[in-house]
Amino acid sequence: MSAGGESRRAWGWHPLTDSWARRVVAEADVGEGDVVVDLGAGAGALAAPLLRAGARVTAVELHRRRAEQLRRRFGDNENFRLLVTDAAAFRLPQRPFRVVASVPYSSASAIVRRLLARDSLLVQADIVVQRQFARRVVEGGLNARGQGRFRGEIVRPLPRSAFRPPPRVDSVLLRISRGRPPRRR
Ligand SMILES: C[S@@+](CC[C@H](N)C(=O)[O-])C[C@H]1O[C@@H](n2cnc3c(N)ncnc32)[C@H](O)[C@@H]1O
Repeated sequence: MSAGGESRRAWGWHPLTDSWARRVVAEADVGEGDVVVDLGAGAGALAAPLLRAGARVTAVELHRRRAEQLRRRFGDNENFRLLVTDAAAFRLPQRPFRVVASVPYSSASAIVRRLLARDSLLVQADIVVQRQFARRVVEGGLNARGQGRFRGEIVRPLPRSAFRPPPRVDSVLLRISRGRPPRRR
């Protein structure tokens, strides 16, 4: 992927509206000091309310111009960190972490695979994904990927108007949570 004049479609540019981003963060119930990764952070729709909630946020964004926007917007906040890299191949945090993200739909499967890796210390992921994908995850895909350590549930549907511009597919908030707390390495 080139990071210059790339098409909107290839990069999945459907940012959440601010009010829906706030709603997703409220639903995820993030606490002060939680380590939260925002995968495909865009212009920071979710990062902003996450920081307001007191989370320590790592934003992962591959698109150079959006990454630069994030750096300008949040670079002064000591709780903010930016990784300009592929969300499906980022280095997992070495401590228990959460994910709150509206991910690029084309990479959702690879991202979930990454989050459920054997060495992952993921505690809970609240991710906005395509409804069809979420169904597959909840109806069995997770057992194979998460080897029984994680369970999935669809928390709520999101209307297409939750995004600007609205996507052509239906979206939901998918929650993947761990049965027992992860053992630290
Ligand atoms: C659906 S938008 C969501 C943006 C933001 N989270 C929001 O809700 O407003 C997906 C974002 O993922 C970014 N993206 C696409 N492919 C990526 C990848 N492989 N790794 C990291 N970011 C990626 C896009 O540039 C875009 O900013």
